[in-house]
Parts: sequence; structure tokens; C-alpha cells
Amino acid sequence: MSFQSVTTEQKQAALQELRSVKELFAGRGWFPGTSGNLSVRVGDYRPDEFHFAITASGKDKTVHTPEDYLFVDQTGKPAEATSLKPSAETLIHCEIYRLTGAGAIFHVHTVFNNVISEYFWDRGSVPAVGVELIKGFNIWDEEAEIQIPIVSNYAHIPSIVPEITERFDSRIPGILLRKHGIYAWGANAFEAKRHLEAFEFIFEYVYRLELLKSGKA
Ligand SMILES: CSC[C@@H](O)[C@@H](O)C(=O)COP(=O)(O)O
Ligand SMILES: [Zn+2]
Repeated sequence: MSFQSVTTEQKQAALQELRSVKELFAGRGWFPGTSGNLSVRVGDYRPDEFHFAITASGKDKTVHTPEDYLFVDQTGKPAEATSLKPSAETLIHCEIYRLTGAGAIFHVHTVFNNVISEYFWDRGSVPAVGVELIKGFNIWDEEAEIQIPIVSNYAHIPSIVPEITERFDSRIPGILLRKHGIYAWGANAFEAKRHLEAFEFIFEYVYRLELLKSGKA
């Protein structure tokens, strides 16, 4: 269970996945101004003991350097000696892993996810109805209706954690932070990427549909 039992191959595989997904998302402009963070879990999982690789804080995520990632434990503390600082939002990753046992968590800031989180803030969630990409979440109902939760964006990150716990919906593999961005997760990096892409598609769809319906487009 300890970090010592995680093999070098497992660590390398996690870092390679982070590198690939970071490069892909950077190409889409999904890390403006050093925003965003990514993590991939390694080794065995128990809700009270797990480890993951995460992006170091404040780095330019559009470039690769030898100082891009570090490994942390379930409390967000570095699992090995390093001068690197984990993402400022590591505690959010810790809580999502604790709640879900997921294998990867990706966080990006986009204009669509920010605008839509503010637009629907008063109702607490973004509604989506019948959009084909809902199937990307493994929800196959005809004309499926989902609500994507939105939580407060406190500057003090630990204060965000209880809201995530409270609003967590096991059917929906993501949560919005108001005027901040989306956290999406999955059993592995492939699934977390699929979920993130589905969310971003849905946010743009809902945004554009609302605009058309308002007659202001
Ligand atoms: C520079 S704006 C973005 C940050 O405040 C934060 O929200 C973010 O996503 C990146 O923080 P980081 O500490 O690099 O993981
Ligand atoms: Zn952020």
C-alpha cells in the first residue's frame, strides 16, 4: 500500500499519460495563463491511502520541463523528497479520489465552462437534456436529463472541499467551480479525457442554445 510498493514502471506510465494529455489540451488552449491541473493515480487504492502524480503549481502547461510533476499522498503531501510544490488545488484532487476511487482527474479553465457556471449559478447546476454526448458519461436513457453541479469558488481551497463532498453525484463524473473551471474524472486517463471533452461540448451547446433562445445571437 505504501508509495514504496509503486514500481518505477507504474510511475513512468503515469507521468507519460500526464505528458500526453497535457500536450493535447495545451494545443486546444485549455491552460490559459498557467491555469489548470492534471493528475493520475498510481498503485493500490483505499479511500484512506492512495498516491497520485500531479502537475506542479504555477507551471506553464504548454511546455515540457523536468519539473512538471510530483507524486503526493492522499493528504496532498509530497510522497518523496522534492523541491516542487504540488498544484494549489491538490486538496480537490484528494477529495475526488477519496469519493470516487478514480484513476485520473483533469481540470481546465475555458471561457465556456466559466460563463455557463455563472449563468446557472442561481440554480446550482447546469441542466443538459438529450444531448448525444451525455452518452459519454455512460448514461444511455432516451432524452437523458442531467444536472452538472456547480460549487462556490472560494480563494481558500480547503473551504471548497466540503461543497464538493456535498454536491457529488456518482452519475456525473465532473463538477464545476463557479467562474473558475471544471474538474472531470474517470477510471483512467482515457475515460477522464472522454468525460472532460463531453462536458466541454455540452457547455458550448447549452451556451449557444440559450443565446439562440434569447433572440440575442
Ligand atoms: C493562474 S490562474 C489558475 C489558478 O489559480 C488555479 O485555478 C489553477 O487551475 C492552476 O493552479 P496550479 O497551482 O498551477 O495547479
Ligand atoms: Zn483552477
